[in-house]
Amino acid sequence: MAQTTAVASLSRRRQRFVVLFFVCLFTFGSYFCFDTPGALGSLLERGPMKLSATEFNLLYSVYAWPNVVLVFLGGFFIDTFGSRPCSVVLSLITLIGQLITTTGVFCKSFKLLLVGRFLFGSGSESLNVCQSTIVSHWFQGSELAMAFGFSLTVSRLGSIIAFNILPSYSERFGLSSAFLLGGLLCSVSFVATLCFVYVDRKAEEELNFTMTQIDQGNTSLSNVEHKFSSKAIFPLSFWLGSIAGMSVYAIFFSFIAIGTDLFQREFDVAGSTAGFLVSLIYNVSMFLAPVLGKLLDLYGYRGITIGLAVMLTSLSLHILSNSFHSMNVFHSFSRMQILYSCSIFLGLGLSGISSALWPSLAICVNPQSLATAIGIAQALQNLGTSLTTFFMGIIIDRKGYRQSLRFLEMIGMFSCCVVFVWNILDRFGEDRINKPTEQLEEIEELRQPLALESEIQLQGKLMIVPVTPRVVVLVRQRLLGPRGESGVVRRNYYAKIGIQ
Ligand SMILES: N[C@@H](Cc1c[nH]cn1)C(=O)NCC(=O)O
Repeated sequence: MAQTTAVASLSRRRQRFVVLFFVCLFTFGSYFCFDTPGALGSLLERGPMKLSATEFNLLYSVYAWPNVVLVFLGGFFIDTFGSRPCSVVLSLITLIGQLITTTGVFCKSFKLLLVGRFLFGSGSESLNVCQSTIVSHWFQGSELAMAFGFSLTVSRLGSIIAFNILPSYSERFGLSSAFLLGGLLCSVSFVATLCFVYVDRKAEEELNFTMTQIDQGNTSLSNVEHKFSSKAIFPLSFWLGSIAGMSVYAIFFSFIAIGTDLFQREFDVAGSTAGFLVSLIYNVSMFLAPVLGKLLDLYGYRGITIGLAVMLTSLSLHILSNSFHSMNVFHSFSRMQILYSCSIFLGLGLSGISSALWPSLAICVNPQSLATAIGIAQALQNLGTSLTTFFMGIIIDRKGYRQSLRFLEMIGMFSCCVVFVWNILDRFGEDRINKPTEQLEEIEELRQPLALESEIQLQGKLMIVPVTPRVVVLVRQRLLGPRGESGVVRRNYYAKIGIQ
């Protein structure tokens, strides 16, 4: 019996990483497609489509607009119906949206292009929420930030491939083939969602069997489903984090959208080098995200990391906006040195933000309404991105690139203030965002004396090992040593058996 349980716990760990593999692929295709216009930049503006800066930026705005509402609904649906059916439906919407976008390019119809981007964005952003929710549920209490880091790495790979191969690919095979390639990668992501559904269902079936044996039927999954949608009150800390995310991501996505063109026009950089400079931001972030994630799990300092990242981002924009043709403020450096340094700084900034923000938000809220919370954060992020890209297009057409960078700098300063207030309020309030994951678990356990007692009464000397929020395995403590893995997951278990 002892051996069987040890083997079961090992296979759960393996299962977690198999799930992570497929879940990472969810957004591989959509990140490629999201960045396709940015990677093609001048080819869309000067090629057969002949888009103005306003029209070009509109491709990003229409991606983000519907999500101000839809992504919030998406989060709610995921909490209510579960991530399995939602991931499949959302992945399919993303794929169809990309195929319509491709048709728009093929027929040179800007309207169809917009309709496609709209539909693509509607699926893709909620798919992001679904991905974050699944990662949080499977990894909360153990390697959360690291798991987030891996999912970002694979997503970033999609963007990097877009920036590095699309300009030459589309010159060779045409613009519509470039968009069609995106459709192909979205199909890979769709297959990954089907594989996830299979693995997750299998895990749940195995668990049901284990739980029925141990709990003798006191573990109805429908209990948990019901509670998922019933707690949706979020603390101030969550809102501040979401506002910080909204403003700072708006800077990145707007800059990345115009980056290739900006470097070509204002810094006289060749097309392929310009694409490489922009993708450097993603490259840095791709390699750093899992490492930073591991460090954040171990040492905490998430809020401080976000603060430093926002400052670095604002500084890079300031340097860039003061390094245009005529400017000689940083004359001791060559133009290329400045551009490479700024791209690397922006990459470091993006790494800090994406690795620390999502786990911080997950820590701030009740796991039972996690998808709704991530949905709200993503909705705000889309609001920020849609407004910023829209105004950037207008500013570029009327006043030029330098003013548009100054506009982003102002948003950077606003973000610094929000992150500062967030850190201060958290420090004197719940004091969670800068704590290592292990200490968070201890705090959780201290807050649950009643539940702990109930556990002892119910289970004798049992501990709980996380698998998914709805999938919790009970393992005899003596097999795994004296430390429980997670207070948060413990709480999920109590929710499951009806103890609050
Ligand atoms: N909502 C996404 C935005 C996105 C970027 N590329 C494709 N979608 C998001 O929040 N991403 C998080 C990140 O750090 O990129």
